[in-house]
Amino acid sequence: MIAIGGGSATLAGGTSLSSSRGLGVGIKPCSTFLSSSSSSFKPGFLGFSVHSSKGSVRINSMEGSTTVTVNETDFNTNGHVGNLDENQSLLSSIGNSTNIKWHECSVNKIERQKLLKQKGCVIWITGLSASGKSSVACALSQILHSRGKLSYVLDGDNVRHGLNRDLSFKAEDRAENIRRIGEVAKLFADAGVICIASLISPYARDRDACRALLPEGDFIEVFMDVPLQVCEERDPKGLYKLARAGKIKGFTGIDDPYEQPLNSEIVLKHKGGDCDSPIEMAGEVISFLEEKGFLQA
Ligand SMILES: Nc1ncnc2c1ncn2[C@@H]1O[C@H](COP(=O)(O)OS(=O)(=O)O)[C@@H](OP(=O)(O)O)[C@H]1O
Ligand SMILES: Nc1ncnc2c1ncn2[C@@H]1O[C@H](COP(=O)(O)OP(=O)(O)O)[C@@H](O)[C@H]1O
Repeated sequence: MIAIGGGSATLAGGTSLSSSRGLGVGIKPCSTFLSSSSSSFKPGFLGFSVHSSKGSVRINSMEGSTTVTVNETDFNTNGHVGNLDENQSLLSSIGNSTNIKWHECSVNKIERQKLLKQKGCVIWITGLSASGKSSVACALSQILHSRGKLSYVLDGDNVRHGLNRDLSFKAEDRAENIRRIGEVAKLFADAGVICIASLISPYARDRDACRALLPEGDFIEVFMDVPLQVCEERDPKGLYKLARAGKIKGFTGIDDPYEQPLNSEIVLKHKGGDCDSPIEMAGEVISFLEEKGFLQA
């Protein structure tokens, strides 16, 4: 709850938001951003919540909502609105979570990266079933480990054994599967870990939403560009055979879509005949990481 009186807003801790300092760089003081409906504001207490995303902050109150512009610099490393004094508390409403507050810790991503001598990022491997995602993910993790770099593989199949066991393969469940893995991957990257997410992730929109969770450049999409026919010939789990026989419905590539990425950072293309081994393919990803400086703090 905040107190609104005479055009000023006071947080529960008694901190005024009506000063010229406002909410942070580029954000108008409360008295200004509430002015669109200020004639209807009466002094007294008012339910109040703030929803923030890059580019805007939506202020919800019983009077309705108003939106103010936020600069990139207003967000801290976790993408939350920052620049508040220690004593100020900014409550947010995110989804169904109301009146929540982001807690900053003195040990941050930069400190963790220094400790690990690497930069946290997400390597997102997408492709059809049997295109070689897991093989490349494991090879990559092995090479990084041998070089003293900390990585962690989030494999779609594996995560569905636990966190995502409640999800099926219908479109909305795949979207939720990808969203959750994207959020977990983001936490790993924030921990300074090189997180390798390996899942079909058939829809471009879902992959792009995960990309948007991370700072520019920290989401590296790797497309396993392997023809369906090759994947089907491999068929290590016999799933394509079952799908062709109609015993599995909605199988990616057979009777469910796979939207090929158009702007992946890395494309690992099947060359036919003596194709590259997973280790060789992982080597391409390592070169990219070296070039972009991820293997040093
Ligand atoms: N209907 C259907 N379509 C595709 N794949 C299926 C399906 N049913 C089960 N499987 C098995 O589940 C693995 C894919 O899980 P993912 O979490 O990566 O899929 S998704 O990103 O949510 O689309 C996938 O593993 P990989 O072969 O490693 O890709 C399959 O073994
Ligand atoms: N580069 C490759 N060349 C030949 N076979 C491969 C290659 N990568 C993977 N395989 C084989 O293809 C099958 C599927 O690989 P996998 O990594 O499990 O794919 P996905 O995780 O995409 O389902 C496995 O039998 C694996 O040994």
